[in-house]
Amino acid sequence: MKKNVFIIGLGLIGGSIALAIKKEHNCTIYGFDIQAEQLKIAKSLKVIDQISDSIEAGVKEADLIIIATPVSKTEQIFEEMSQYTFKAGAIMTDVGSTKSRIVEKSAALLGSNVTFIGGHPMAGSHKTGVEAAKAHLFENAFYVLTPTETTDNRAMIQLQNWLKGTKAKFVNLAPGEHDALAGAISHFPHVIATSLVHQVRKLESEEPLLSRLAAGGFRDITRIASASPIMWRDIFIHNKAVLLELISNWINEMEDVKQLLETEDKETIYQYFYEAKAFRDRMPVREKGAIPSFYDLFVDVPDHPGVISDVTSILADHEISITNIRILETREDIMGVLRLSFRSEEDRELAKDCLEQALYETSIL
Ligand SMILES: NC(=O)C1=CN([C@@H]2O[C@H](COP(=O)(O)OP(=O)(O)OC[C@H]3O[C@@H](n4cnc5c(N)ncnc54)[C@H](O)[C@@H]3O)[C@@H](O)[C@H]2O)C=CC1
Ligand SMILES: O=C(O)C(=O)Cc1ccc(O)cc1
Repeated sequence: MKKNVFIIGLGLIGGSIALAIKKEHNCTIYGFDIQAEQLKIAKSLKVIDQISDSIEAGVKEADLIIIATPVSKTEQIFEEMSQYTFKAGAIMTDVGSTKSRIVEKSAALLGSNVTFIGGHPMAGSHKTGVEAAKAHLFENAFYVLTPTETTDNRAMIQLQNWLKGTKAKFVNLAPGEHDALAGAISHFPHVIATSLVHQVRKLESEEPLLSRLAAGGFRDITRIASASPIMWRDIFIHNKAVLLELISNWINEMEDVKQLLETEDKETIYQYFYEAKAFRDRMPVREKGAIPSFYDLFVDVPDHPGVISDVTSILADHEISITNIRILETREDIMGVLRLSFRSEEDRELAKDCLEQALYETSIL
């Protein structure tokens, strides 16, 4: 019999999971969102098959329930659900960026005949809403699951089978372990990106040119600060203990950097930058982390009219799609660099081959 999936919260992540499930399973996907508009768009884009009028109505016949709302809302939804009846054998998961409080609050479901397994697909974007949803968003990314000692192994297998269309790599972690890791590599960098934006915002009142000059590196390092403030407010509060410790460590680190600068000790300063570069250069680039590594290809191009359309038409001739294109430097009489981003490693390799055949010099950093 055709199975039913119920997704609560049809934004970027709920929508992307729905599309990934559709690719692999012949099921009916129901959706619920507090924003009626998001639901209408989700239905018209065929991300979901049916709209549910309420959470209570949606969970009744669902074999799989996915909560894809901001994390504070997920906690409230558990409370609400403790009154509802579920289909026997139903599995429930969430996609929240934090896990300890969510897994703790899922205890509200004890006594209902539903198995909850916490989840976090560790990839995404600064975009929000179902319009930005993509079936391949989690391809090659880590997908953390947080089973407890009492989690039925069969439910774990079933859940991974439901989610196989994400093409993500599943990893099991304890909720606290997840929050410590995600805090360091995702949540804290988000706080830093946001604080850098605030620093420039404050300086801009005296230097109106500042934000126009803050292109390139500043824009790259602060891209994530354009993400949903609702979602990040919730993550910030949920991972309070981990973030407080990381902030203290960072303050100490900045004190050390300040000292380093005051001494003007060239060798130690060199080592500071060198060791960071060496560590970062060794980090895996082929895997999608919480901060995505795009499949970028750098192409040296002479700075003359028509060169961009030449590169893009070579790719079009070979039916290779690019997800982004950016000119990194162009000054008169020097070579410029085009940064092309692709959806997959395979597309990037194909692009590299055909551009090199057309005598362009390319590199992958
Ligand atoms: N954006 C990202 O890159 C990633 C986000 N996550 C997590 O995924 C979850 C969803 O985030 P996004 O999809 O990015 O946000 P989004 O803003 O695109 O979508 C969230 C949706 O939840 C709906 N919603 C809010 N409260 C609701 C409620 N009580 N009942 C039903 N629907 C409700 C909103 O109307 C919205 O459509 C968050 O918990 C976030 O921490 C996880 C991985 C990556
Ligand atoms: O946009 C980016 O680079 C992100 O880092 C997206 C993201 C946001 C929250 C997560 O829990 C996981 C990934």
